[in-house]
Amino acid sequence: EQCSSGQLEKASLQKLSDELNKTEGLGSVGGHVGTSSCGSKTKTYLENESEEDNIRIETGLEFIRENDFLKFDEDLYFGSDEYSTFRREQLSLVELVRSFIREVKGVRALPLGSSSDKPNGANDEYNKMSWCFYPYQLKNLVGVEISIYQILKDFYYKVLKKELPGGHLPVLESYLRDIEQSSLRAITNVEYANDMRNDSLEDPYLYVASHPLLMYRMIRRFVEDLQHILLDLEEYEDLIEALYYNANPQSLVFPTNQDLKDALDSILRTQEGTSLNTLEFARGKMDKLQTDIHVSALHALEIGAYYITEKNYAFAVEWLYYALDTISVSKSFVVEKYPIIEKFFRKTFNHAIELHNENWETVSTNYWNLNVFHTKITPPYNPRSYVRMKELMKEEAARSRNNLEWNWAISVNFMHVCAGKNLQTEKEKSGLSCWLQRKHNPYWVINPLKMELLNRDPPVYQIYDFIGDKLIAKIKNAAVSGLERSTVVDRNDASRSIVEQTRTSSQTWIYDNKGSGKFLLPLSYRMQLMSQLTLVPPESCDAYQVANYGPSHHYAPHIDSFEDPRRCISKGNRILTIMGYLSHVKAGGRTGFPILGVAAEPVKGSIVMWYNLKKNGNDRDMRTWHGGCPVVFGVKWITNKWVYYKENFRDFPCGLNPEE
Ligand SMILES: O=C(O)CCC(=O)C(=O)O
Ligand SMILES: [Fe+2]
Repeated sequence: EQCSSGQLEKASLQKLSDELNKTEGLGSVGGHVGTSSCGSKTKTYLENESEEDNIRIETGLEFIRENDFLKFDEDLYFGSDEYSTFRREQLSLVELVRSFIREVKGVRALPLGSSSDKPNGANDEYNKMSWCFYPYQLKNLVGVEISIYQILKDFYYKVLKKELPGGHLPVLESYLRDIEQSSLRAITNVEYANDMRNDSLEDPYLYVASHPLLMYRMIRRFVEDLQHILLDLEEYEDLIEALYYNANPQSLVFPTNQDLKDALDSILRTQEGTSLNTLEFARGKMDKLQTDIHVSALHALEIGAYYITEKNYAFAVEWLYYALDTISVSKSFVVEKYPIIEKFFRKTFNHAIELHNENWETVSTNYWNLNVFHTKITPPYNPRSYVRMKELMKEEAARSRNNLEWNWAISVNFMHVCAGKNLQTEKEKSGLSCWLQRKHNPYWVINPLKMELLNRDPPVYQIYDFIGDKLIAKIKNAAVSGLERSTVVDRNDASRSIVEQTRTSSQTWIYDNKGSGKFLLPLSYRMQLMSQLTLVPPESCDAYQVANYGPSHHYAPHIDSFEDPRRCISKGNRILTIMGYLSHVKAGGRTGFPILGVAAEPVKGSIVMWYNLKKNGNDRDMRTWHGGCPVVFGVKWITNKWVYYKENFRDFPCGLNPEE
């Protein structure tokens, strides 16, 4: 019923969007907003109007005018003399591409050691903090950029109307356009969607901070474009002061090159971890959700170069093909006038193919990479003829699901369940169902548990509507200021915890048995009643661990019970995991079980529950390998409650066979 009310909505949305297009700005704000609400999951999606619209992809060169295309240093890129070779060798591929982008945009190269390398006032504390790992901090930066945009746009018009001295400002113009076509477009769309709704409103700045392409585009503008503008406009002292102080009242330290690298890495990890199609991803498709945001050919060039340096050759070829294809079909004046641009794109693309072919054999047998195609590339490259090795190994990996020790197949299967594929056999799927559970206690008779069995042996349950919205809001409120990068147990020293790329969320702990966390006690009692295990006395449980993930953040497959018996001396090992989703996730962010071949969907308010030990209460159940899939778009919140053995050995269901 609710889902089919789209017609009317679409008409009024169309009107709104037409009005939107009329609003003042340098460019039009395209795209249409749609909302649909099905059951408890309300989604806002921003969709492109037509195929044609999809094809109108930016090259990133639209705003460069003939006389601004400065003396292009052709020799640096194509020359064969000693100087050119030397310069090329000094630069990494990404830097070379970046300096090319600067040249075609007509912006100056920054002096070495300038602000983009090390921000003023940077200290060790700052260096530990990285923008891409904290969506809730990053959203403040989105606000700063919007203020900067307003100040600079005002200035731009004053110069244009000759109220202020100054000539043509192409770099500033392209900077303003870039903001309009990405962050500003998204923010305006979300604000309109908010106006249309009466349920909980979406935070438009968080929307930008949790979209991998918007995040990358924004950080890139801070690190590159804005730096040039600040240099160019140095003599307008009032303007510079307004930009530093009025736009940035909290004195946030602007992103650095390291943040730009992190943003590129986020794109790579998101795509690799959930097997996103390159063309669709570049055009804003996030898992199943189509967004109105894409990247230009220049962006794709930089992204492709980054993938090369990360030895991810198959995706690199795809990104660079997309970049080349985009500028080739574009009717851009600059591209037509300066064949050298296409030459550079082609050269980078060919370079990726060469590296692919050189490394193909080694990588295709390296089960931990597998990011090459199934065969060497024979030019001319036809994108339809090649499959990524990782896709191809899917069947073999699925057949190896009985290998319970950490091995390559776990990571391949994890990627596939994270992409929403189910690997369970018909036999494994039989008997899986949903039901209302009223047993055990009168409490559940009036308030039954909405159960779903995701896997039979070992059992994995998802129970819906277990944590209410109000409580969720309270938990997040209590957690958000305490979030810190998550750690994992050091493999070389089990008593230590360390920051690792295998777990990129941030987290905090809330104790239900003391202080301000006591509001969680009723939830603990509810979990106790449901699981029929003891989990309120502190020695029976850990505190609630609350974790937050932004785009690309994940937790690689692991087992929740401890391997090292020393960790279990006082409380025993972790028998049970109760993991609650405290948010929906716009795209990605499932909880994947690679051995079981299934993933839970992040549904706000539901919990997922499974035993980590065998029935003998001693051995770890190695079939419970699981992990948090990379978030593609949005933020994901979870809470973990781990229940321990010693307080529960009497109640833990045992088997007849000691091996069981
Ligand atoms: O984020 C998830 O979906 C899984 C988290 C998890 O496994 C953990 O925190 O131990
Ligand atoms: Fe876990």
